[in-house]
Amino acid sequence: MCAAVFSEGGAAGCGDSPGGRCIVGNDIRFVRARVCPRAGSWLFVRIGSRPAPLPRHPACGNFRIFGVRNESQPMYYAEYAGRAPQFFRIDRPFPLESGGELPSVTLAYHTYGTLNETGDNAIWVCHALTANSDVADWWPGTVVEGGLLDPSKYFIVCANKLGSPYGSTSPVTENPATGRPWFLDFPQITVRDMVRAYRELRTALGIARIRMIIGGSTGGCQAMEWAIAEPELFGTVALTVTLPKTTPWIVADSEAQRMALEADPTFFEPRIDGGGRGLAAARAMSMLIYRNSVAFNRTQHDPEEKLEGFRASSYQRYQGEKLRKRFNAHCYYRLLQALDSHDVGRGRGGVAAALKRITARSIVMAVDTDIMFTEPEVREMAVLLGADYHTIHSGYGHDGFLIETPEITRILKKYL
Ligand SMILES: CC(=O)SCCNC(=O)CCNC(=O)[C@H](O)C(C)(C)COP(=O)(O)OP(=O)(O)OC[C@H]1O[C@@H](n2cnc3c(N)ncnc32)[C@H](O)[C@@H]1OP(=O)(O)O
Ligand SMILES: N[C@@H](CCO)C(=O)O
Repeated sequence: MCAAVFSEGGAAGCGDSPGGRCIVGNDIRFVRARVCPRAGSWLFVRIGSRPAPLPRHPACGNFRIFGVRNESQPMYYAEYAGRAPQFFRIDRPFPLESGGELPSVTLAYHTYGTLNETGDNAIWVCHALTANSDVADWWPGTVVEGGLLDPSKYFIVCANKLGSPYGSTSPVTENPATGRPWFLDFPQITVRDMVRAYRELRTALGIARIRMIIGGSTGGCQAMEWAIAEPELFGTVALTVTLPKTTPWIVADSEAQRMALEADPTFFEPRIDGGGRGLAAARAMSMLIYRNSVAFNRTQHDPEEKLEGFRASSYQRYQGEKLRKRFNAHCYYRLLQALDSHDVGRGRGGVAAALKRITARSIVMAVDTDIMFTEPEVREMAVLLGADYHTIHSGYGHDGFLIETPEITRILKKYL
């Protein structure tokens, strides 16, 4: 019987018993899966005691598993997804900027459309803090014919970042030295580490030139790092609500969230749901910086007089639970650290010198109500880059970069 094991996004077949095969780390193992009647598309999965392999179920590929438990614990969840990711493996030690190394690296990634013969019609999307590689899933309306990410014209790629629980190597994937998930033993990673892994995937996919790289928030940190590391690779760099160096304000927010994670005693336990309550609290805290007072006051107003049971309270708890159910506290911790250490100028003579290395045309967008990466700060970066600058008007604050899709599409399509 397996202990808690994490699937690197493998395919579990079968809506129900008798189950199917699942890729767990690099192994194919037998799993039983069933749809939870209370959770709609959520699948609850457990490692079975029956021997693998079983014939592949025709439904394989439709289910992406990102957590399983042994039978002595409540079963963990897996996520239904429209399309399973593909996997790219770097099968040798992968040195990290922090000084450690990973024995190997797997990247989960999605592609849409077809790479042309000259290998130069690619658009690469770098996702933000808690999203995944399935752009069509988290950025609805973009991956459509005639849309921003038109698969009939472009080869669109998005890779799940290192450290994230959506299939790439992370605290919830297997540490080959122990045969168990890394959890808190997972080494510290940086945005540069993420980008170095992407570079290898890009080469493996045969992409000669990236027509446009798009990144918002922490996705923008990755896009910027990559454009500095390989300036000749990109035609256009599109950066939304992001900065070349994480500000003390954002580090302070991350630290408060890490304190919430650490305040949950289960965070220090090597279990896939360790720190779940802390994660929910951290997300509620982060919602304050992802939105702003105007957004909360507009959407969570209580018209009636009351002493308790406020809408804003249930909203915060709901958002916390929503992330707890789909993410992992140990991954979240490491990803916050990666955001904090983001500084394109590190070892390059400072931010201005580093940004000067970008030769691609750059487009910078700020959201006017963003209190995380504020408009004046983003505008200052645009000046350093000599970028075309646009302000997105949105009542949603920082999260506006995920919500104001028609406006962002209108702006970026002009550059494609
Ligand atoms: C499987 C996956 O989820 S993949 C990853 C998806 N997420 C990502 O990619 C990360 C990036 N995306 C995000 O951060 C967000 O989805 C955003 C910013 C795009 C949109 O945020 P949302 O939370 O959907 O928007 P909003 O703030 O309006 O909240 C709406 C939700 O809160 C609920 N809600 C609103 N007010 C309240 C309240 N007072 N009490 C309780 N719940 C409330 C709504 O019912 C709705 O629930 P739902 O998400 O189950 O439909
Ligand atoms: N809502 C975004 C915020 C980070 O940019 C996310 O969860 O990824």
